[in-house]
Amino acid sequence: MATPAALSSGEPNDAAGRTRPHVMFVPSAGMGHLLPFFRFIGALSSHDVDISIVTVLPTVSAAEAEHFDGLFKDFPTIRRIDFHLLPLDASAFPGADPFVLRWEALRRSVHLLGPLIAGIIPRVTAIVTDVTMVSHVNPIAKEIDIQCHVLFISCATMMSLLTYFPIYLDKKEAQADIGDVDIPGVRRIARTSLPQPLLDLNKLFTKQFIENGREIAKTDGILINTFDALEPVALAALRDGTVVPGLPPVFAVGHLSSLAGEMKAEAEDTALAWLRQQPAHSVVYVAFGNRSAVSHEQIREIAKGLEASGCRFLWVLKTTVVDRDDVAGVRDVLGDGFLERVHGRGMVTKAWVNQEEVLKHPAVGLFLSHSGWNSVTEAAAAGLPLLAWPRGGDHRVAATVVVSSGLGVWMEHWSWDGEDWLVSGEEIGEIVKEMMADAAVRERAAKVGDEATKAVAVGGTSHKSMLDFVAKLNTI
Ligand SMILES: O=c1ccn([C@@H]2O[C@H](COP(=O)(O)OP(=O)(O)O[C@H]3O[C@H](CO)[C@@H](O)[C@H](O)[C@H]3O)[C@@H](O)[C@H]2O)c(=O)[nH]1
Repeated sequence: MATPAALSSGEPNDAAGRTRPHVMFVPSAGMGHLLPFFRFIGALSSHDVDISIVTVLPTVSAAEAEHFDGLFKDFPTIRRIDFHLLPLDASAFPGADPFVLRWEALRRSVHLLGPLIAGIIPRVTAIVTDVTMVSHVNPIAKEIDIQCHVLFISCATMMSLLTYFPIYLDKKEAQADIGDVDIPGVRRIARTSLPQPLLDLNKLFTKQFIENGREIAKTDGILINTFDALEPVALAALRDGTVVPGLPPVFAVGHLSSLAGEMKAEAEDTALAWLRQQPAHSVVYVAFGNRSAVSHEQIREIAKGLEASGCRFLWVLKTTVVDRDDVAGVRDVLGDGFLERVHGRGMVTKAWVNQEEVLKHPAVGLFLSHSGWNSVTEAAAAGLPLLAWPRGGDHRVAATVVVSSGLGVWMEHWSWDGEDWLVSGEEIGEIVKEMMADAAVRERAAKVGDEATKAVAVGGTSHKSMLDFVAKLNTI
């Protein structure tokens, strides 16, 4: 645990003798969680605040932590501090998966976070934590009497589920199974659209989800990577107490744009150079995020569908060539001759591409996506139609937003049940072709794009939310 002396002074930190807010960020692991933190920290750094980032190692891997260092090295007011988890005797938890072990290690180590914060107080005036750690971090913040906010990396609709779920459980008969969840003022989330672990109340994930859901009400603010025009209903219901009475202020600050050099885009040049040669609105972009599993069989059906659609395509296959231990190359998975047959009109890559740039490129006409929330907000910002194919987690909840906002289409019967579900290439090809030719779909998505641009512009809803958040930070 490192506590830079420069942060321990407690002296007023501007010439007028006023104490500027000093925000400590506690992000969680995985690029899906880290990217919105990078982006929010980048956006906040243009305001008059000091920033520290506590990376909880090894919850955040050393490689991921290095990204923070690289990204923010030129920002004098941003520092990163490592917080190491206490070692855990894994043999005491036979059969526990890495998630359970990490969670247990965090639970046991979190009391060390107190002295770490105490070491840099009174400079730290607020904490912004990932939602997965809020039940640990908020009580510490309350103990030492500083603000604690949650930066939520999924959608407002998911936040309404998270905060309402404990109430849903209190209301339902003890023995009854988890059913559809009717979130007051927002929408009914079908049982099949809930994050699957929630169906088992004995799962650690579920216990944690409930604990965090309850704790959020006790925090000082909820920051969400969304904007008012994308989720007007959920945001209004969260704010006016319809979902859960007495929630703290909700700041919709999205969409959060990426920072320069955020990730090394290995295929950027090739992918963007290839896109530049394609006609406007002719390319389907296919990507399922960082870690969504798609079987080899399904990958071959997607290939058939793309081929049958007759459309051009850019397919990021890197992270979807799972089974984790399978080292088969793209060519082996796709089957003989596919790459040759689509040569010139299709590009398949395993490398990291700059997705935000790809989505904004005029050659791209459709995004076939697992509807991870970052992908949805990036498509919204680009005004690009999205064909949602949820794989798990919060994806189906995000898909409801894709539909309600007009951003795109969700083929609900393609739902993933974690087993041998297979959507035929024929069906994929048909819907892709249909959406690519549909001017109304394109127009609706473009409208969402216009709203996204307005939201973050000076005077827009997200811009105002950011200013409100900074004002809240100043109420020290
Ligand atoms: O080659 C690549 C691959 C990914 N990305 C970026 O990586 C992010 C991927 O995020 P997302 O679309 O949200 O997918 P996941 O990585 O699956 O995200 C996790 O985090 C999301 C936000 O909470 C959740 O919605 C998902 O369920 C969860 O799996 C996006 O910003 C992409 O632009 C790239 O830029 N290039």
